[in-house]
Amino acid sequence: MNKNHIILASSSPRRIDIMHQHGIHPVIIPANVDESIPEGADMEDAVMYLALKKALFVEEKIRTEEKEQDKNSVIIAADTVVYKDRIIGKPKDRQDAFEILWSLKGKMHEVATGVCILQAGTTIRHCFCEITKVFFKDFTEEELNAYLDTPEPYDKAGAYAIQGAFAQYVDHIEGDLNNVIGFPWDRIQLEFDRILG
Ligand SMILES: Cc1cn([C@H]2C[C@H](O)[C@@H](COP(=O)(O)OP(=O)(O)OP(=O)(O)O)O2)c(=O)[nH]c1=O
Repeated sequence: MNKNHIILASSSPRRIDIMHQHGIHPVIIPANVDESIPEGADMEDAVMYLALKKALFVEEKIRTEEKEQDKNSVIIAADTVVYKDRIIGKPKDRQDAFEILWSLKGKMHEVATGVCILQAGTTIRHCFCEITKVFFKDFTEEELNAYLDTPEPYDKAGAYAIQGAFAQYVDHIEGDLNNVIGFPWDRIQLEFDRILG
């Protein structure tokens, strides 16, 4: 992976951390876009659409700012949702978080992350979606309420953090753990090398 001139179109501390863990220190430009999901979109289309939207927002930003060093940058953006009978994003409030987690307890759900990699100023644009299955243990209402008293669930898709205190209620997963945290690194590295050489 050519580590030069990478822009991460994200304000997610998890995505930034995963890049740092792999020795990459991208320029961070958050993409402030409307993250509502188009009517009728399925899970894969929804996350790839939002990842592309974030990447295009940042491409347009650097184009208008005309910073020479950013002109041919590679931009990476991602979007993560949970899926169980419907697409589930971040909780609106505590009640919503309660209802989401209560509906997932003791069962399997999917976590999908869409990633978009594009090279600014070129036609190179590539989007893909990675899916991980997550199996929750059972938990009581009391345990759930104690979790909802912490700040952890409120900025996460599905209202939980597998990398945080909620790990105790995860039985096992099938697939990539980093994908659940919002950035499927192994696949990103593979696609990055394939597209950009
Ligand atoms: C399911 C799950 C999600 N998440 C996080 C990953 C994502 O950051 C977040 C889903 O929201 P996203 O909209 O994908 O990302 P974001 O708003 O945090 O950041 P940005 O749009 O600027 O890139 O949920 C966890 O950290 N752990 C988990 O176990």
